[in-house]
Amino acid sequence: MAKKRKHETGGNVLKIGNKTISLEGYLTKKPKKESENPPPPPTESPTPVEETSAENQKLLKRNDETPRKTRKPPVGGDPQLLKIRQALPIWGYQEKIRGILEEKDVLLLVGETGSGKSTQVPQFLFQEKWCQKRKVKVKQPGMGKEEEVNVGGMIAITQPRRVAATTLAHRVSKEAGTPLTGQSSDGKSKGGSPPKGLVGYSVRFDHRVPQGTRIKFLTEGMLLQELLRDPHLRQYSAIVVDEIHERSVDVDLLSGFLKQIITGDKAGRGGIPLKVVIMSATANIEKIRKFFSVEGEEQAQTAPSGPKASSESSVEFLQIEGRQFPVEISHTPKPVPDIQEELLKTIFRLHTEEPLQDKHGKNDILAFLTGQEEIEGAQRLIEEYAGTLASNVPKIKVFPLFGQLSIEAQHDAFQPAKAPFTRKIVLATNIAETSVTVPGVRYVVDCGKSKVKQYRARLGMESLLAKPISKSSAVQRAGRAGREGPGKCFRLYTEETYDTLQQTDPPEILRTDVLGAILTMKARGIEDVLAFPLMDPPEVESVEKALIHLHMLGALDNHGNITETGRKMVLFPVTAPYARVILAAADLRYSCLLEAIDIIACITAGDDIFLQLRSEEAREEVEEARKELWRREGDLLTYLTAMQRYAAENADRAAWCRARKMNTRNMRQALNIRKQLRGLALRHGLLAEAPPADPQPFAPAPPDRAELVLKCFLRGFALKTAMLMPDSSYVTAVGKHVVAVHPASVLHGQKKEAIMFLEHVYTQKNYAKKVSAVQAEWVAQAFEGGL
Ligand SMILES: Nc1ncnc2c1ncn2[C@@H]1O[C@H](COP(=O)(O)OP(=O)(O)OP(=O)(O)O)[C@@H](O)[C@H]1O
Repeated sequence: MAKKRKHETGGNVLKIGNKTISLEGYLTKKPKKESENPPPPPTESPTPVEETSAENQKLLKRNDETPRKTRKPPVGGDPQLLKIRQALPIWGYQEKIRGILEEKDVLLLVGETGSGKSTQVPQFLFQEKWCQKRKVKVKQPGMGKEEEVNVGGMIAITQPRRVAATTLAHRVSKEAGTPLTGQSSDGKSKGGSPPKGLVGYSVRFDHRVPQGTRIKFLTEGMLLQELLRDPHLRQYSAIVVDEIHERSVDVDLLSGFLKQIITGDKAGRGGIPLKVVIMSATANIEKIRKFFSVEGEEQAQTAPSGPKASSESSVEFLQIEGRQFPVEISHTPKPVPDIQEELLKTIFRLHTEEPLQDKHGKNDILAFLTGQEEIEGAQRLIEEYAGTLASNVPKIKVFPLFGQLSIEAQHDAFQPAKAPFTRKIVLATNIAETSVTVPGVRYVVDCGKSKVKQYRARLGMESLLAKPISKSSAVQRAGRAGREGPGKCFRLYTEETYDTLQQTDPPEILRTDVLGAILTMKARGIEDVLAFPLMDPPEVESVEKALIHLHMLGALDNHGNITETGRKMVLFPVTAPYARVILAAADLRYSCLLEAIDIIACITAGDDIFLQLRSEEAREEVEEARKELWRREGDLLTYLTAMQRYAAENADRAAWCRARKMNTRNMRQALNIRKQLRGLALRHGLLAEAPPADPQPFAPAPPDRAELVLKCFLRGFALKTAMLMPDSSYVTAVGKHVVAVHPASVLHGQKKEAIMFLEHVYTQKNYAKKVSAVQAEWVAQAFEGGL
């Protein structure tokens, strides 16, 4: 243990800006010491969501009786990493996992965070006999004719988030010793020669799938997209659904489709079964097992005298015991009045007292905060204070990590701090809560809250409020420490508070707009969406609202069947209203597809492309440069101008962004999305020919063209409009709620007859974001479908 360093600037107080924080009496209770020898005792119940029930015990016992066959494990790849892999708790279970899947189609695998599920399971399986590509004959739908098709050969591992899918793919390709090259997001292969590799990934607007890929990490949404093209998932032998406890809408839908495939007649796969592995550290085992069980089995299994049924279960359950490194967990002795203050105290105490590294490697810090605003606020304070530290105290490099950041910026947090004598501090939302290993991190600080989206169908409104996390989240957050060496987790709440937390968060499908989910079902030919198998069906009212909205968008006909427009909408990896705008823009009435794509690319690139200006000085500095982008019509036309001017820039685009305080990475990402959306539009016949390559001279959109663009957006967003009232407030056209124009909008503080807003969020106030000025008459026409 290195010598404890004393904090040298100001004894037991922190001075940050005009804030003075006392370190006195901080964390009086010393956490218990735990053995550091693996396998250590679990610091949390391995399945905190549910105690291992009698039923699971039965299943566990049955696993022990599964006949074991001795096979040579497929090893290879990076020899250094092989040693680390061999020390993972899951390594000793590989024969059992292979044995189970040789006989069964569905495996529910539960193991502690960091036990090796995500990285090892696909590597255990890809060489199995059942995992090889086979040629089979299948009947063409609606015709008697048979055709020969390939089935299987690949394993898909789904992740709830892009950052997890891409970082896991990088890690596994490194372990396997095959570089992750291949088709990059710009569609080109790196290095000229056709790349070969074992591992690939596919996330929205970024794909890297080398030739010969057998293991593919992808987001749940991407696999849903693939299901539309290939309803039998023929290219896969197995689907591994990772982190199912997150229960996103996409994973619930995916589970429904997988259930249909595994319980169906398999004719579409030439009789070859699809293996499904469901994984998590904190899943509700009973619920998932029941859901994936074949019909009727559920009752048989719970019947008092059902030994036969139990041995015939179609879903196997396996629990991986132990974790590689222990994680010490400590709670605050009493409730903390100011979370931010406590967070800063904890971070600086760790930074000034704990060594920069030890024999296991770096000792970096990962802190969980509620959202972007809190992260940016904390980053400013930490950097400000870090600048005042004495020269013998290590430097600090802060990395923010939240969903709205560009992928590139997110990946920075996974790199070591470049400067010497520097500690990395990652400030993250729950984007880093599951699945990921942030290299170097040994300490986790958990504020105990996260921002949760809540959709209220009756109001048609979404709110984003900070709420206490669930026990499952707390366990997952702690699990981000102790991945490369023993770790520590500091919960900024008491043990009593932890005990009162809910076991799990309610599934997203019960608290979010189901518009996209219903469209996906309809596009996959599900006529009766209410009968679709879902672990937790949403309220009928939400489904009805979504059906009506889809009808309004022209995606469904009067009978509720998907229309040609609806079919085309799902081809674009954007939400249904944006997809509708793209289709409308291609219509001869509007003919503004390139403009619509430019705007949508800016909006979907991540965080706002315009950096927030915090001081009057900063505002004055960029005012002139930004002025040339501002459009009186509002934010959408401003985005359009920004993209057109950026693309026209011939010299130094990064300098162009800096001069306007714009987010360089997001602009680069926007350009990439624009290219992909243009490519899709070309492929699906919405564009007759490829647009001329950049840079093109900039020409501002004249007012009549701007009007067309806005009318075109109204085709997707008529529901998100509000009228100016005599008292100068805006009231929504549907629902009659008062909304305020967000301060970040070009139209903030202005009075327009009517506004259209693409986003609507309730934080301290009911805010309209991405706002444009429209005419009340256009809104009325949009509702009547007569625009
Ligand atoms: N990017 C990485 N860099 C360094 N080590 C890594 C990386 N990814 C994984 N590891 C190592 O592999 C171990 C197993 O990771 P893996 O993601 O397979 O575990 P898991 O059981 O899926 O965990 P979780 O349930 O938390 O997702 C980690 O604890 C860590 O030691």
